[in-house]
Amino acid sequence: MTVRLGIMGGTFDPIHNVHLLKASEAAHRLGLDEVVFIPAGSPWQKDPRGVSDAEERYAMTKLAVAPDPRFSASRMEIDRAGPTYTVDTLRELRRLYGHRARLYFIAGADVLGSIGTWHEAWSLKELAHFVFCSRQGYELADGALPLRDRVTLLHVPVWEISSTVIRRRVSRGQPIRYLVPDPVADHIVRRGLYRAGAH
Ligand SMILES: Nc1ncnc2c1ncn2[C@@H]1O[C@H](COP(=O)(O)OP(=O)(O)OP(=O)(O)O)[C@@H](O)[C@H]1O
Ligand SMILES: O=C(O)c1ccc[n+]([C@@H]2O[C@H](COP(=O)([O-])O)[C@@H](O)[C@H]2O)c1
Repeated sequence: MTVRLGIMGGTFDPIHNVHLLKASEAAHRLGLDEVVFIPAGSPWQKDPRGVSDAEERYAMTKLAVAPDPRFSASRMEIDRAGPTYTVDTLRELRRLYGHRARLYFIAGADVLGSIGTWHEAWSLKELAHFVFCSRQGYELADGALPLRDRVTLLHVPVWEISSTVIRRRVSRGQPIRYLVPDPVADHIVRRGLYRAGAH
């Protein structure tokens, strides 16, 4: 039997409810059996000074996915040394699953404009199908796509939450309940993440 495996890559600093909503919607619409959430170890296109410790981001990801039996969290990228390249992750998953899985990489519409800059971008389409979900402020169109034949554009209920907004709200002492799962909000408080001056 072939497993239809969704892959949610992200910095997840922190993971929030739209990440979960997107994964759930992609699973429903594309008939995915599982979705694995993979926090990036070293997101090389982001300033490392602005990115929280990988173990904290992984811990929050694990807490967030725990209630859904379709979802899991992987340490694959945080355990890999060096800059995090999606191409390496997809190759590793291909090695692990061989022909037993079909891979679906799920991303937001903002990624459409930058995927051409990813490491070995030209080989990505050989390794996985790409699913782009609508995101406020970004066009969901395949015009400039180098991956046109391996892409699904998915309209999902749009909700403008971002990790940046969550971090800002915490630093200002504003509530984040209902924007992130409760256990993630509790973890942020317990570990003192994102407080003003914490970075
Ligand atoms: N509100 C949203 N709508 C649609 N896609 C989203 C949304 N927020 C995040 N994503 C997507 O989720 C994936 C992981 O994103 P990431 O972990 O960088 O979260 P983020 O909220 O964009 O973070 P930051 O604000 O720190 O840049 C990316 O593919 C991104 O496009
Ligand atoms: O492979 C790359 O070069 C690459 C460059 C930028 C981002 N990505 C991946 O894209 C996903 C979303 O990234 P981000 O920065 O929006 O959190 C995450 O899985 C990253 O590892 C991958």
